[in-house]
This record gives sequence, C-alpha cells and structure tokens, in this order.
Amino acid sequence: MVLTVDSLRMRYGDTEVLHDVSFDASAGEVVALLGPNGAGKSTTIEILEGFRLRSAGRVEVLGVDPAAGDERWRSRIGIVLQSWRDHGNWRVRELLHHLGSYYEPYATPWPVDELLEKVGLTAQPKQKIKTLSGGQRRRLDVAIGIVGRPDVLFLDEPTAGFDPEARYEFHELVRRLAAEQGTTILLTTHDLDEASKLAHRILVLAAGRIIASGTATQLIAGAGSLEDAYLALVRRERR
Ligand SMILES: Nc1ncnc2c1ncn2[C@@H]1O[C@H](COP(=O)(O)OP(=O)(O)OP(=O)(O)O)[C@@H](O)[C@H]1O
Repeated sequence: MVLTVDSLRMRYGDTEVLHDVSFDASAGEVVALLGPNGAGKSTTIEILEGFRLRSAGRVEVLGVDPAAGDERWRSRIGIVLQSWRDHGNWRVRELLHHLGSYYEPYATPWPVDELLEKVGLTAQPKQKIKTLSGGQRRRLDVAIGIVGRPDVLFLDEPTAGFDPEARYEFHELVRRLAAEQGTTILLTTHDLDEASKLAHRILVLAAGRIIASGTATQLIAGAGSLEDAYLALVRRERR
C-alpha cells in the first residue's frame, strides 16, 4: 500500500477532531475525501503530509511514518495546500525552474515548458505571481505540487476558483498522472461531481469519522444521485 491510515486520532487541545480514521490507497489510485466543513479533511491530509503531528494511530506514506519523513521521502510527495500566498515577486517560469532544481538529487523534475503546458499556464511564463488571477494562481499551485514527479500527490480543494475549462483540463491531468505515472492521489473536494468523475474510491468523513467508503456507484446505490446519497449520509450522522 502507498498510503496506510489505521485508527488515526487527532486532538486540538481538549477537542478530538479525528476519532478513528482508517483507510488505505494503492499505486495509481485516486481517492477523494468528501465531508462537511470542519469534518477533519484538511487535518487528515496535513498529518499524511507530515505537517501535523497526530495524537494516535498508525500512518504510513510510501512505507514511512510522515512524522519521521526525511528529505528523500519528501521529494516523492507532491502537495497542493488549500491556499498559500507566497513567492509574489517571482515569475512563473523562474519559480518552477527553481523549485524543480530541489528535486534533482532524487528525481528528474518535469521540464518547465511541459509543466506549463500540463497546467495551462503557457501564456504566463514571465508574469509575476502576485499578478496572477485566482484560478491561474491555483494552476501554479498544482504545477508546484507535481514539479518533482511525485509518487503521491495530496490535493486540498485543488479546483476551487477554476473555470469550467480549467476544471476539465485539471481532471484530465489527474487521470493521466494516475494512469500513466502510477501516482497515488488523495484529494479533498466539496464538488460531488468532481469526486464521482475522478475518484476510484470516495471516502465520506463527518465529524471526524469515515461514515462511508466506496465507488461513486456503490455510494449512489438506492439513492437518486451522489448528492442525495451524500446528504442522507451526513444528515443521518448529524442526528
Ligand atoms: N490548528 C487548529 N487548532 C484547533 N482546532 C483546529 C485547528 N485546525 C483545525 N481545527 C478544527 O478541527 C476541525 C477539523 O478541521 P479541518 O480543517 O480538518 O476540517 P475540513 O474538513 O478540512 O474543513 P473544510 O471543509 O471547512 O476545509 C474543525 O472543527 C476545526 O475548527
């Protein structure tokens, strides 16, 4: 397994926000984490990225505990956070070239032109990052996430702010990364349509517990649509 999460618990102060979360993912698998605001999706993903220390449970990413991941391990992980606002004065091509060089001891980064093509930024190579539109900035975030050809890619609400065409192209990119590069992808989203189009498996997290797991078809079974199934699940959990 590329990702293993077993009985994961997380507390912030006295509040437990992840109670007993378990799932796994294999090479080339796309897993979507759905759930209401505050369910614990970002917390889960940040623990897997090694950005947050869990309270209990076993977590392995590429066979390594993220709390003890070294630079070589980190080079195999790609991350797109919910938002980050930095590098404002850099230009698009310059930043991607620079970040790519960090991966060189461990991997061959994507050539910058290929990367710009992949994420749809071929018209902005010389633009200063602080002048990009929200959607263009998000595309750059995705480029930063994949520049080192990661084996595992974590995407926290990657398509927030994308126009329909950018969203469509991003979905194509995710499918290709999984199918052709064998990248394992864990993404959070509030877009049910996105989850059903992209994910081999959907996990529904509510109030820190996984309340459903399966393919979109399995989750829909009996309900009219993924939206109906999702609403029924989270409302039942709330009661
Ligand atoms: N640093 C923190 N300190 C204290 N509580 C936190 C912290 N980060 C998150 N929380 C709380 O933990 C719970 C889970 O938050 P998290 O951001 O993981 O949810 P989420 O599912 O990603 O939500 P959203 O869909 O709104 O992004 C929430 O109740 C949140 O208020």
